[in-house]
Amino acid sequence: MTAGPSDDDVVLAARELYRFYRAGEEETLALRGVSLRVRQGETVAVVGPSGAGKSTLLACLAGLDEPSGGEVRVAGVRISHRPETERSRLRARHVGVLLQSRNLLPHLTVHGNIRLAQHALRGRPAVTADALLEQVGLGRRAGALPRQLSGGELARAGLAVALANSPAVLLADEPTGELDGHTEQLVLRMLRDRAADGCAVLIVTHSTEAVRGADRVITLNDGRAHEEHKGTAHTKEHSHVLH
Ligand SMILES: Nc1ncnc2c1ncn2[C@@H]1O[C@H](COP(=O)(O)OP(=O)(O)OP(=O)(O)O)[C@@H](O)[C@H]1O
Repeated sequence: MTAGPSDDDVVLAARELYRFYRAGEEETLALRGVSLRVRQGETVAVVGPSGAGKSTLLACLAGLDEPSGGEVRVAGVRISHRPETERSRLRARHVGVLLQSRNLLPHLTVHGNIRLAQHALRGRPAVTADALLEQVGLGRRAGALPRQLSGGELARAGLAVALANSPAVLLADEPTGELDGHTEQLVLRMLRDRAADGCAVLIVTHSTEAVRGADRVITLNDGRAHEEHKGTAHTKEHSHVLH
């Protein structure tokens, strides 16, 4: 018998992540030993109540925030515990990030935002800005500024920017929040297509549609992660309490 799937195709790996916040007298342990692995072509949904640590986890995975303990590796390279400039460089090459606050600069057009995200890549991008805009249905809004877009258009533009570097790992915080049914379907279809192309997709979501489409679901609760194996009653704990 083989020992299960090989580790070669794990492109996102977090080991024993802790994130400790201190604000005045107040201390919060937002992540308490979260470990997870996402393979090429896999879609993982992260769910959990407000304050469970979902956004903190996503920020640590993206290298936007530093965990207080533990390690994050992206495409085989450690992204945690490095200077911010190095984390940004690694993120620009390997990671697409779609945040609730959106990832668009207000003074650049939609096309300009995509080109900026591609700027950090060496050589020609695998996909052109025009092709990305067509894919998200914004071919005719390339020259618009973010403030000139509707909420649904903004979400799609944000997704185009997140995909501009053809990332190995796509991290999205509520990518379908507040979208109408049609736009939600379009965004979920694009995420599925990227996963089919080999991207590892991790989404924080409350959408039942998005959870249904995921290969695996990880529930965060009070900074601890539990993985629910879809289609089985088995539950595996992936967290360790800090003593
Ligand atoms: N910068 C910060 N300083 C202090 N505490 C913070 C900070 N950011 C988050 N927290 C705390 O860490 C915990 C986890 O927050 P986080 O935003 O990760 O939760 P969440 O699961 O994303 O919640 P929501 O679904 O409401 O967005 C919360 O208790 C929150 O108050």
